[in-house]
Amino acid sequence: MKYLHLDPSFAPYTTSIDFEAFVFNGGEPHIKIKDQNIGEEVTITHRINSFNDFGLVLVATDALKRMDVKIINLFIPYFPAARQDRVMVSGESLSVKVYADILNAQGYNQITVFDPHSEVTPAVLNNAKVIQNYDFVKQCLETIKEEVILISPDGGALKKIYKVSEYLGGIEVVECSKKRDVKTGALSGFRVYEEDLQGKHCVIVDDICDGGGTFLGLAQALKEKNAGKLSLVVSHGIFSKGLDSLTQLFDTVFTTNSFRNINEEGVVQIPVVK
Ligand SMILES: O=P(O)(O)OC[C@H]1O[C@H](OP(=O)(O)OP(=O)(O)O)[C@H](O)[C@@H]1O
Repeated sequence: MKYLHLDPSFAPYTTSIDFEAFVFNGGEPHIKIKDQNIGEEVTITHRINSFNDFGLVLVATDALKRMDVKIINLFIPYFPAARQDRVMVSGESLSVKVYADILNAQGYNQITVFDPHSEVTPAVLNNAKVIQNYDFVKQCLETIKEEVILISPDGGALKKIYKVSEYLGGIEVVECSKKRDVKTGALSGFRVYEEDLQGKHCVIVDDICDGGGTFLGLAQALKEKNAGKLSLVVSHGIFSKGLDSLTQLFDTVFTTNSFRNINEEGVVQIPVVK
């Protein structure tokens, strides 16, 4: 099987089929696959940071079909809009299903995603294969090399944290919660459901760090409960407000390369595929 790595700085599997990709002046992504005789099965990989990245996946899929590729797999570790998995207020879209419906229409043999926000993504996506965050968290803890407790930041994370703990041999879990105003997105009311953390090294585990407000707010609440060192383990590092505030508060910030490459002090980036 051959691979078509659409992001030149993200090549998780061997070398890529040769291609040229660009955006026309009208804003439309375009691809020209240069290699011929690419066989019957191809896996496309890409990091979806924008609708144009998504568009490039679609035009690449069409190009492969026109080259008689019979089996096409897709590896998009960050599933776009996986967070928009429910309609919070009237007038919003159920965006995760919008993306899934378009991909389902392509007839992929398999679509592999990494640690999607909730079980809604694999539920709406045909032929979905989910890579859980278990091994990623394990690698982070192997780097920390200290006794730690796992911190579940909110309701969404709580559904997964006990499975992570079980995979790691039953590491203690502390549950936390936050309030997010569904109209404005503002965060408040961070709560830690443990009275005294006894100076233990607290490792927050979550799927996405976007602006980081969840983790900055929670770090404060954990310190008030006598937390020791703090580390942050997030599968998808968007870090839309930069990393300075996070790296000041956290001993180490761990993430994968599912969304973008990061080269900053205090951040350890572990490849999403070894
Ligand atoms: O870096 P931030 O800007 O704070 O965003 C990251 C947070 O947002 C998402 O959860 P969300 O708030 O949507 O809640 P949920 O997990 O309960 O769905 C995600 O799971 C993180 O917890």
